[in-house]
Amino acid sequence: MRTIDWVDDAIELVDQTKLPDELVTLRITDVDTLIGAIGRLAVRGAPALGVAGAFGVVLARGDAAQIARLRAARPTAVNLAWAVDQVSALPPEQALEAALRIRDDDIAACVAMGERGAALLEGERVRVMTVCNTGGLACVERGTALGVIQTLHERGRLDEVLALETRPLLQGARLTTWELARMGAPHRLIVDSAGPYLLGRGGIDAVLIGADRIAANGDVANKIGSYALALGAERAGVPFIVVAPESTIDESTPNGDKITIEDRDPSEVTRVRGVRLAPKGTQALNPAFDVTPHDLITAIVTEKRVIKP
Ligand SMILES: CSC[C@H]1O[C@H](OP(=O)(O)O)[C@H](O)[C@@H]1O
Repeated sequence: MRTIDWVDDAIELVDQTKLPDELVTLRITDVDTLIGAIGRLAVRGAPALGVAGAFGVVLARGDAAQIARLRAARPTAVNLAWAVDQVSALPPEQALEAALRIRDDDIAACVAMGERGAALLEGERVRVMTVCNTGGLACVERGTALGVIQTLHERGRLDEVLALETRPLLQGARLTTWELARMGAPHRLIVDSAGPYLLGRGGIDAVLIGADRIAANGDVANKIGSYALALGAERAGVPFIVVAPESTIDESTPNGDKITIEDRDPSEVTRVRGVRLAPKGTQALNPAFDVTPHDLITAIVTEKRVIKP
């Protein structure tokens, strides 16, 4: 299954807001509809945003204003801006070929990251913890951290996955569990705040996470909650491994302090799927990402290398 693709002169993508209850494919033929899909996380995940941005430039047909709006649709994942810049630098007639190459490169990168990440982990069978969703739904196929998990499972080396639910939009509870169930991988869902505690309790061999932007010094922006996991992993002596394609590394951003963190609608915190949890009028703060300093990261696995920050 491909999360996003180019079919008959249009973008087709899985509407992730409908999962896990419905598998719905959206067919998008204009940039504003694509921007809306990105904003409400119908399409999400750094690599998938890159592919969406690349195909979006094809739909823009050289319209600079549309391309600028597309590039700014979500600020933290570098892949969106990177892909838009790559494709929009070419004449419009070359855009589709370049966008298809970005799609194909992501597919190949996820296979390579899966193999490289699985090789890095020691032990016959491993129990891993992960946050948010980093599977094929965050890419085109297979995924980054969850791609490593899929490779481990395919090789009979996966003992269990402990998946954080990932408030407030529940990418873990809705999407990661759905992908793990589809591949038949053993897993249990946990609340976010249980992560650091369970790391300290023992029996977890590694934390595997994705990334939205990796600064030049190795600081990593990823889903909110990643930093807390890194602190817990450091305290517990558990390897903390980031899995991301080379396109997520942003050499132009010197360190994590310079990464723009997306602040999302406070109602995502006070409501779940539109059902109000907190008293009317409750204010909320909703940073969608945090930054893990490079000194808390054991390794960064890309399709080309393993980096020890
Ligand atoms: C394979 S990277 C996926 C990355 O993107 C997620 O954020 P969002 O769901 O808001 O797009 C999360 O940070 C994941 O690690």
